[in-house]
Amino acid sequence: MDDPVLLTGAGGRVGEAILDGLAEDYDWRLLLHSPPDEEPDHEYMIGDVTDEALVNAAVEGVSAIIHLAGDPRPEASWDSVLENNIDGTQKMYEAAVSEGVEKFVYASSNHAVGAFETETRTPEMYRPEDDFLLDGTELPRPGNLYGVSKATGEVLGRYYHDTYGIDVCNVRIGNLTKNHPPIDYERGQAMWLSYPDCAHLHQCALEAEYDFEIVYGISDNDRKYYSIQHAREALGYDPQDNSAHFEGEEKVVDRN
Ligand SMILES: NC(=O)C1=CN([C@@H]2O[C@H](COP(=O)(O)OP(=O)(O)OC[C@H]3O[C@@H](n4cnc5c(N)ncnc54)[C@H](O)[C@@H]3O)[C@@H](O)[C@H]2O)C=CC1
Ligand SMILES: O=C1O[C@H](COP(=O)(O)O)[C@@H](O)[C@H](O)[C@H]1O
Repeated sequence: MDDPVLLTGAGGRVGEAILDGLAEDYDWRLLLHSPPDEEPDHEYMIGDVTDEALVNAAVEGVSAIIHLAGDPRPEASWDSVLENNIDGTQKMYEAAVSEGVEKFVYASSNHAVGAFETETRTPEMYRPEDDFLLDGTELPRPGNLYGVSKATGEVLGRYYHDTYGIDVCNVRIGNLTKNHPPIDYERGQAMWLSYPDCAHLHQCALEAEYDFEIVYGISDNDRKYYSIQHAREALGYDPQDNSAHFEGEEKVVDRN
């Protein structure tokens, strides 16, 4: 990819994971919400994704966008997700198609399907021996308004793909935690996404050829209720981490 790749929400945790792994692989343009403490190693702009003029300038000349910016809190208010997540994502898509950007990778979430975790299914579905598996073909089933906003972002992608042809990959990210899986949290261990696997998955989403996809973004955990088969087939995702290989913070099993 010769032209710059725009990374919105670049100052956050997912942005950190992507830049940790892929800093040298792309000509990055970062969109930050507020001035950084340290000067970034990449070109950057500062502003809000709901600011049309800023967003139009940010997409100029880019070949792809990884759109992370938004309110990531499951307990976020409707006002916040309406503005930051829904309006912000629509403005990004509008700018992207006006500029002729080829690819849009969208940070969706496990919370878009959180209500599948019913009382009768949990906690068994978080365990390796349980065979309940979502594969990305199911309809969204959010368990909170944040999840509603993430599902809406996926639908915006469907509309902009069908109407304007932009390639869209929605990544339903699980629980991104640095260095080791969440501790004493079965659900988090089932949907753990390690930093290296997060970077690799986003590289796959930038490089693969597709039209419109919904994939789950988790590591290759023994515990899982999200299938990563489609991410493997559609994107070539080949995760290297597994929450079962850790005891607390310590890695006790080497994959190879
Ligand atoms: N961290 C995780 O485990 C997961 C994250 N996600 C999604 O990934 C994306 C990134 O999440 P994190 O990095 O964890 O969150 P974060 O809060 O660490 O980073 C988000 C960044 O977006 C910026 N931002 C928020 N509203 C903005 C706006 N209106 N305009 C410009 N920038 C804005 C924030 O200032 C922050 O730097 C979010 O969209 C979130 O919904 C989805 C599933 C799991
Ligand atoms: O979408 C998100 O999901 C992760 C994992 O959810 P949680 O309910 O297990 O915390 C969350 O940590 C992250 O903030 C959120 O954006």
